[in-house]
Amino acid sequence: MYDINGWKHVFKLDPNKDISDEHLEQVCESGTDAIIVGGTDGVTLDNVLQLLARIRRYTVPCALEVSSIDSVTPGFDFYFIPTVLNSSNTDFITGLHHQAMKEFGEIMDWNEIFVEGYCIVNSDCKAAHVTEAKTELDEEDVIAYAQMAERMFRLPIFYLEYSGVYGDVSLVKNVKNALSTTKLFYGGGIASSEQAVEMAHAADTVVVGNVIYEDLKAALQTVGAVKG
Ligand SMILES: CC(C)=CCC/C(C)=C/CC/C(C)=C/CC/C(C)=C/CC/C(C)=C/CC/C(C)=C/CC/C(C)=C/COP(=O)(O)OP(=O)(O)O
Ligand SMILES: O=P(O)(O)OC[C@@H](O)CO
Ligand SMILES: [Mg+2]
Repeated sequence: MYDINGWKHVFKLDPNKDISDEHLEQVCESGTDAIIVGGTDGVTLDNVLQLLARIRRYTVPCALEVSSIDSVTPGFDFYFIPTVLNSSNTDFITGLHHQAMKEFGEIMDWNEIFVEGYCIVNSDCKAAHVTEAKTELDEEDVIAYAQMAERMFRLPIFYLEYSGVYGDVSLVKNVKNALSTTKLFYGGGIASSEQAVEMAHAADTVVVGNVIYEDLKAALQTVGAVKG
């Protein structure tokens, strides 16, 4: 599906993790709406290119979630650019983006680029450490970030990131209710069909990551549960 507004379920594949051809085929042919290629660390041009070439054997739409300037390459359907709204290091809000604009500005095709306003709420995840995210947030704080994403910055995506742990469903629902045009992506700790369905009722799009590498069968079952 090439309209990100219709995405209900996506898989996130980490170029820094190994996946066999057989497992990759099952992920790409699962019926998921798209694959996001991204990770916090160890993402290089080489491992991004290798994974892209392997995903391109299949017709599933594929987005690169840019986490370092050096690993950007042509060939993806979409480019997702994270800006971490609750980072305390300006590099991850606008700094690296400013550098990238100087390097790529001339060749950027804005039809395929989507900026994601991230709010990272799991203090223990890599992305929180790397971006020095301020994770001591209550519901009012998270909703304020969501409204900043939608109303101040008019971002297409607000990404509530619990990477590695399953989140607070009631909080996700309340964030969703505070948004009208910006799409809510939820990611973190989905490891079963039940969790995928529960979060899919709360958010616009659920992102399923680590369980692909830990329990592929469970990961694949989340697709039918959400979209079936
Ligand atoms: C050549 C060509 C076609 C060019 C296209 C033009 C283009 C799109 C250029 C890029 C322009 C641009 C503005 C780039 C942005 C530059 C940049 C580096 C921005 C900073 C990104 C950022 C904030 C990174 C911080 C980390 C982060 C939020 C990563 C997102 C992924 C994430 C949270 C993964 C979850 O963690 P994970 O790694 O899975 O953790 P585990 O391993 O523990 O599971
Ligand atoms: O890896 P998990 O915990 O499924 O999280 C998915 C995604 O939000 C990570 O950026
Ligand atoms: Mg991961």
